[in-house]
Amino acid sequence: MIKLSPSVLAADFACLKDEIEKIGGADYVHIDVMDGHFVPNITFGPDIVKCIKKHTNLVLDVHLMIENPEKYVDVFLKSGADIITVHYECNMDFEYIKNAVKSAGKKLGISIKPKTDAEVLEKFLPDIDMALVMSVEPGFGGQKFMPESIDKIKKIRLMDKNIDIEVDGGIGEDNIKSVVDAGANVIVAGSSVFKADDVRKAVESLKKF
Ligand SMILES: O=C(CO)[C@@H](O)[C@H](O)COP(=O)(O)O
Repeated sequence: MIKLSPSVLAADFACLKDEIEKIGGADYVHIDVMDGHFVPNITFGPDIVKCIKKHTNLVLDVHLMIENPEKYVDVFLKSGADIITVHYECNMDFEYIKNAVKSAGKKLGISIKPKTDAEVLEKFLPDIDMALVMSVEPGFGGQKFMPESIDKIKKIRLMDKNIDIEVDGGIGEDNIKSVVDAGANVIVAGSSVFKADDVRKAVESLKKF
């Protein structure tokens, strides 16, 4: 069974509570935190995560696309993050982050950008719950899926049979099967959910894969 994690980056921020309610049939809420340094865009801070937490029982899947995530991991955990994912490519104190997330009883992920090899994850596998494969350059929603991500997912699945593998960027009805067949089990979908005419139906049909 896959877990569907709609990305609120594609939602209407002026009606976030209603948008979150519409994705009640999903499993996670994917929250892209961007700092304008690690990626060229700025999005949500911990206060918004706290507000989202008040309005949903879905798992909060917080993707930190920021430099030095050790400075912010505690505040995002306090705000209600259930999964914290940091980027392999950023400057970070991984030991600090690992201890903070584990002692809060939450899940830890590491993400790799499209140009980063899957092999870099190998040494982290014993310490993480999830590997996140970016299938677009991080920063903006609505980009085209990069098919080379499929091989990367397959490589990670060969390295670890049990780890959660999340894939993020350009996923919709036309390509979800290819990433699931490759071994991904957590699917991020932004535009294909929130820009659909019927958001509830879009969640329902992506969940069927
Ligand atoms: O992190 C990102 C983009 O940086 C993603 O989470 C996107 O928000 C996914 O959106 P779509 O590509 O599905 O529109």
